[in-house]
Amino acid sequence: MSLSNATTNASLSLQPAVETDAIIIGAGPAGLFQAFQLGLQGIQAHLIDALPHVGGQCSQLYAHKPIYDIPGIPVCTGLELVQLLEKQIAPMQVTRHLSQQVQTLQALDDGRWQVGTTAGAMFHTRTVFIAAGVGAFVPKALKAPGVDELGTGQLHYHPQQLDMAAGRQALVYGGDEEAVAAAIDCSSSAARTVLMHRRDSFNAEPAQLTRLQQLRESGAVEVLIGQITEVRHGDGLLESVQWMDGEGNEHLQPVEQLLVYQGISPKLGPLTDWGLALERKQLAVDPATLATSAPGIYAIGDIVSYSGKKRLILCAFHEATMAAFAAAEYLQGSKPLLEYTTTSARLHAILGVSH
Ligand SMILES: Cc1cc2nc3c(=O)[nH]c(=O)nc-3n(C[C@H](O)[C@H](O)[C@H](O)COP(=O)(O)OP(=O)(O)OC[C@H]3O[C@@H](n4cnc5c(N)ncnc54)[C@H](O)[C@@H]3O)c2cc1C
Repeated sequence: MSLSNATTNASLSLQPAVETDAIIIGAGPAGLFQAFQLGLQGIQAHLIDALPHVGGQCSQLYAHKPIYDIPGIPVCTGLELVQLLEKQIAPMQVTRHLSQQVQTLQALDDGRWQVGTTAGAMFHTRTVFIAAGVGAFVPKALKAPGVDELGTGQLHYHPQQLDMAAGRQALVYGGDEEAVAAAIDCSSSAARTVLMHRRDSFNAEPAQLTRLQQLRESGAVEVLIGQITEVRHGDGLLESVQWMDGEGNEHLQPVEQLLVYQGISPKLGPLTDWGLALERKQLAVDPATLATSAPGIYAIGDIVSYSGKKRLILCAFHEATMAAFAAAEYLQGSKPLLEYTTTSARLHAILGVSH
């Protein structure tokens, strides 16, 4: 599913509720390590993220930049840290639900929680772990008259697959690496590929820019410098876009598939409407348990506030550990034992370690 579906109303395609003990909202470093710590407690979790991939800020904002303050790892990039976390949680069999934003969180009569996503997925869970960071990473919407009236399947935000462009008139709107890559990809299958950007300057790797230049010269990609001012359709079917060039002149461009790459940025979204106690738009938690103001709901990572909180990955790892112990006690009704991964046969069985 592409990010374009992330804005779909949850009520459109409701599926039967998934019954589970734990839901983790957010698959950044905090959410990933939460899955690991819950796994050690014998609690299987479902992991939900608005992005089509895991890693949160590490993969979205600084994938190739170095981090120097993860204990035991002198240096690694954001992406490398995410890959290591993925490897670590592999034995936990976490079910992922990506490209969908958690929209609703409601109490059920039996003490459980109902979690609903923008993709129509519904969960009934005994505990919820909010690891929402600085908010859900969602694409910046195209703001132009006519956009809201378009039927589905014609406007796509940061799509991962470009099959919809095959044999069609495709317009890629944006100037970053993803937009350039999409235009290059579309040129081999679309009936016509247009790349539109505000300036004649694109932000991509040199090899990609060279390829784009070749495709421009051969006519396989037509580059237009300007901005979309209106989306035109007939009965919801995309027909063309009206666009304005640098001199303020308006033009019409026939389009069947519109691929928008205006960037992805974090938005707190519905989280602040869930009735949980907040402190300056952060979730207030007890630092000993990471419990929020609602029973069975814990919060960790950048989204939380408590005295002395530091927005660092290693602090999020500690919080995930504390929350997992607290949740195990909440679910089992007794304090879990503290066991070492070095020596515990029970933990070795969970981790798939053979003796
Ligand atoms: C440039 C930069 C460099 C940094 N360098 C360091 C460093 O060197 N060391 C360090 O310790 N920290 C560093 N940080 C901070 C670190 O990245 C954060 O502390 C960390 O990412 C927080 O992890 P998190 O999992 O809490 O949140 P995030 O990484 O923000 O992940 C939250 C995830 O939740 C998802 N989400 C939110 N709401 C919803 C919803 N309603 N439904 C579905 N999904 C949702 C988001 O899409 C996101 O993927 C850096 C940050 C930046 C920006």
